[in-house]
Amino acid sequence: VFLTVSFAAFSFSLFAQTPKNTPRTSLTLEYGAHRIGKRTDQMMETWRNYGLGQFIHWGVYALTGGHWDGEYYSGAAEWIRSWDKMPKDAYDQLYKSFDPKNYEPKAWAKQAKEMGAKYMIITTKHHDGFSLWPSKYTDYDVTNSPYGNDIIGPLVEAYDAEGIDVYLYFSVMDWSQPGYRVSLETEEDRTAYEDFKAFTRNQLIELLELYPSAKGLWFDGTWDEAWKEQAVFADELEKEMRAMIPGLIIGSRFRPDDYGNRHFDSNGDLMGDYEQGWERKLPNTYEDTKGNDWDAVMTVPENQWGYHSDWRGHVKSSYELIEMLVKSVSLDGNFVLNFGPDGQGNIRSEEAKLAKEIGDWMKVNQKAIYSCGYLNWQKQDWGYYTQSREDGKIYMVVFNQPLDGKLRVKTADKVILDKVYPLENPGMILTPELIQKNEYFIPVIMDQKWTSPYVIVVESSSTDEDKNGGFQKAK
Ligand SMILES: C[C@@H]1O/C(=N\OC(=O)Nc2ccccc2)[C@@H](O)[C@H](O)[C@@H]1O
Repeated sequence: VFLTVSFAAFSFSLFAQTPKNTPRTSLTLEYGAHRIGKRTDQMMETWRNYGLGQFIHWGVYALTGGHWDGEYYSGAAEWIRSWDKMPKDAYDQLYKSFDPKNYEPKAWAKQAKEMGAKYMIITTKHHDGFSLWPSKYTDYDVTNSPYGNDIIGPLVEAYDAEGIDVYLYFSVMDWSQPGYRVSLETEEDRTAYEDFKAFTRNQLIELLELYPSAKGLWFDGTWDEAWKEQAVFADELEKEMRAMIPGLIIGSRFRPDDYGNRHFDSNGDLMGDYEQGWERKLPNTYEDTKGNDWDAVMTVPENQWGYHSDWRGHVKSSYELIEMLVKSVSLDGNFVLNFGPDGQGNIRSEEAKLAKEIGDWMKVNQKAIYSCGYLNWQKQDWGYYTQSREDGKIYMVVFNQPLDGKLRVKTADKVILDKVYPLENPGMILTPELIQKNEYFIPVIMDQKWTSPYVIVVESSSTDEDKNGGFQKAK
């Protein structure tokens, strides 16, 4: 008996699964997430309701156009300095040719307005360290280029004037700085890195002092081991910056926690105000978002942020980008489309065309985007649902019209459809055909051959199922 029992106990212990929903091991973290759940203040509500943003990657790398000495660089153009065929001293002299005669911040801002962007993220300094603003802390900045003037200031003013909120991209990784380190192996490393940390703080405080209308910072270049050891410094710096601009929005890519984890701390809780991990990719389900706020930043080609004169491989169409935008909003995220102006300050024609096409679609359908988010109805093949956070209206954004002309809709429980109509033609009332409880067919809008996604509005209300199984409107 003893052997049997002990064998049974032994085998059970081998195969026992931890029971479901056991609480995560909660480590005591000093520098992990400082907040569980979404921020609910007004500035974050405004951020959550943007829907569409514009990323701008601009710097001296744009002068190379992804080529050097007649050779094509297949990497991301803003990384060309890291290319073995790019002589580092040659790259580091490029700023002496930076004189963008065609830089017109007001035109950029107008174009972004036409596209329907509600916020814009500008690279104040990318990994190469060239600062596009007059910085007291480095000579490697725009004032020492032939252009000589501040790039960032006029851009902030132009976008503010168009009512587009400005966010400042800042790369912690800075190849130009003597104190920058990938990792801290020696005492010399550590001493040098202390100078680098002070420099980094100085530039960030300087940016917020110079451009106080900025609504947030979009950090990058924080993956190095050296930075991952700076939980204390990063936390103090983040607190200092947040104190300078109340409500400042900072994502998950800035701080490392006590164990060097970014984006999610060692307990799995989100660091910062929103998740910044969706870079050139989107979540597929609401579960993928973990119920957090998030943004997805997207390139037009597969992977070019800075200007590359020769885009190769797949270049996304406005149709694809509109679908990514709608999918992002349908999953409670913002979609940020990247622009890479060339070395003279021109917005390239492909991007101008996309801005126009997306803008034309937004002019007709923006109600399904702005201040909209996730709806817990079953996802259907014809497209995406969004729901207005303001008036609860539901939008069916149709990308794949069924051949039988019927859009299947399966609502959540205890919902009735009061009124269904095309966003573009509220007078055309569509009559749902009841399939079964909570399930309907909505007739598609067949009166024209659709070449771009269209939107159907659903006004619904919740009901309490009455005794005899019928439905009556809730009081
Ligand atoms: C927006 C992009 O951000 C970057 N890098 O992003 C990431 O490293 N993204 C990342 C890395 C690991 C996991 C998830 C996202 C930069 O190197 C690039 O030049 C561009 O500025």
